[in-house]
Amino acid sequence: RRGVRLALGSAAAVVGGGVGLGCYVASSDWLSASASLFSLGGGVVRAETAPPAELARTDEDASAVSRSVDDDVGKFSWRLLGSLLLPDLHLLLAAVVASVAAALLNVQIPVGISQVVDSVMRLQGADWDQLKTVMGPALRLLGVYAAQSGVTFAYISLLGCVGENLAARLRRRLMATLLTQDVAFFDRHRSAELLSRLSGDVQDFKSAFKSAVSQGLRNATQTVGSLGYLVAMSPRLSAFFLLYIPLVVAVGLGLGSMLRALSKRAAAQQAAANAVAHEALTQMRSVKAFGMEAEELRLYEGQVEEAAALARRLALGIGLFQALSNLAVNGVVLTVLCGGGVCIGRGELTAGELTAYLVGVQTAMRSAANLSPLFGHAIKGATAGGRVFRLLDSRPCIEIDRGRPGLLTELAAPVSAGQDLVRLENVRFAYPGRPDAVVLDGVSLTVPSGCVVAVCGRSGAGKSTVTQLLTRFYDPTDGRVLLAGRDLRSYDPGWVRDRLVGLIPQEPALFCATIRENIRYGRPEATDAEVEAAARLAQAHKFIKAFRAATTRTLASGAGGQRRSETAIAIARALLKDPKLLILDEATSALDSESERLVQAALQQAMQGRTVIVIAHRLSTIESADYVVVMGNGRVLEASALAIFRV
Ligand SMILES: Nc1ncnc2c1ncn2[C@@H]1O[C@H](COP(=O)(O)OP(=O)(O)OP(=O)(O)O)[C@@H](O)[C@H]1O
Repeated sequence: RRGVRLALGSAAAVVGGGVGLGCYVASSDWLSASASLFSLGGGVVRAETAPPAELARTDEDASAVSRSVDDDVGKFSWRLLGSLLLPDLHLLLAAVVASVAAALLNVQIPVGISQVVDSVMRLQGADWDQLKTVMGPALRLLGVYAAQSGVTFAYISLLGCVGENLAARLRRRLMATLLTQDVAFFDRHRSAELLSRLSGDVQDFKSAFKSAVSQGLRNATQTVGSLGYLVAMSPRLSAFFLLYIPLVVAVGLGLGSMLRALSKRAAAQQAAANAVAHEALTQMRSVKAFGMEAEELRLYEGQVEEAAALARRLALGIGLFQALSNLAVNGVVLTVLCGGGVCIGRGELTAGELTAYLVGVQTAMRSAANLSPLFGHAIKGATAGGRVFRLLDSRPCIEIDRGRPGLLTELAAPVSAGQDLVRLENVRFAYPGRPDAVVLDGVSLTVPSGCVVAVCGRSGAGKSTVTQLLTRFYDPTDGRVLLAGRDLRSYDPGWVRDRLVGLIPQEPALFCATIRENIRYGRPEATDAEVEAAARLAQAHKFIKAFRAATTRTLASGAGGQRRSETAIAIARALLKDPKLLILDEATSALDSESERLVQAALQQAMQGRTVIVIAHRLSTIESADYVVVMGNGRVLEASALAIFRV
């Protein structure tokens, strides 16, 4: 009978494990299921997943955060996840098989333990013949342990590789998507936010994926498998034990929901304290000017004390929860021991089977407990993944699609000196991020080929905006920008930026690379001779010689020298492209007068024989222009040949 019972127990463990596994896998909606579970539970997870600044302080905030979490979870796509996992499908399948095997082997351990204990109990002495009867079951159990260790190693390492590949693939795809977005996209999304998508969110998504596959599969299989084993071994004892569980769960749920509410209040209070500190630290000059240091400290102390009081209550609650959990677990063990003792007395169980039963109870409880944080991880991972997937869905309005048929990659017609290279016709424009603020209100101007056009006007007049339309960072809301008589939209934006326009901005952006590499940026195929020629034209060749292998951090000593060098490199970089249209956006405005004199000389040389738009703020720049355009309030106030302007 004992052998039959053990075989039954072992089979029930496997079947139960299969059922647990099936339920886990079949609940493909587990993400939204867990979302609803947690929204019922009081939203502590929502607070955890929201960035600290968004911690809910009011019910309205809480529902806004919760809406955004639901939106993000909604963006999660199994199809996209599948496509990311496809190259590692074989590794993933092997990891899943190993993980399930580890769980099934684990639920067989009580069977082995019962055999070892029973054979030990039957020992009559310590001679070799007697010990040999224990060796068989012990070696079998050792085999199970060894096999379980082997598959555990396999699934953890395989899944680690799959997870890392998944994260790397997701990061690559996200970065590729970000780099193809138009400039308006970066007006809407701050760089800190995008970096957090690339790093933190991908990390959270990877961790959730790994725990859902490894911990989820394994613990679901183990929980139901162990319960199957327990019921098969002793239905009566199991009924006793299973009746006890709802009571424990009810108490746990009640206490858990109280703790979640308390945790939410403590987090909100801590956020309020942080807000007070943030305000004081960022407005430090005002705090000091009005002598409010003591008052700010009093305010902060009040908020911190309230947060600490809530945190202390939370700590007490968590302690109580932990103590009650221990009591409940020990209560189960004691119940099983007492009930099991009765069963042994009646001859329904052996001592070995009772020991194994206790191991099975602990496995079932531990596995069930391990399943519960998975829902939190799943929500966090799905929210993070949803945020990343939402970005992956972004499509730029101005798309660089090199080689797309129909787009011009040369001037539509040859333009000889003095003819219009660029013309703005009644252009109206508002930035997509602020559609109500009209920045250009019917601007018309002409840039003849081979001429230098200076654009001047007050700050905010829209001068830089004109250059942003010429580089096709944005398209006009109304009106047209014409290049060689054809709408700029009929040209390939990649060609416009690579070959047509060379932009020298006010704040040159240098990358952490050598000076050569910085000049070559935008035309990586340029030869050393071409780089040096461009550098010489921009009068930056002196720096090149001195810092042939240096990084940008060691350009020159002194702020003035550094700025001068950076501007010279930006000029060389723009010239290397040999652009048809050179745009100088207040390129010298941040320089001191000595540096400006040096750079201006370089610019004069660079501008020779080119079509140039120069946004000017100094008379010296305007003097060398052929035409001057004066802008104000998004309009062209005056446009004239310099000769007329001078009169
Ligand atoms: N990315 C943007 N999103 C929204 N508004 C913007 C953006 N860039 C500029 N603006 C606004 O557009 C208006 C015109 O800015 P623009 O930079 O073209 O002026 P500007 O004449 O070049 O001024 P400055 O000489 O100070 O650079 C300003 O009110 C500015 O605040």
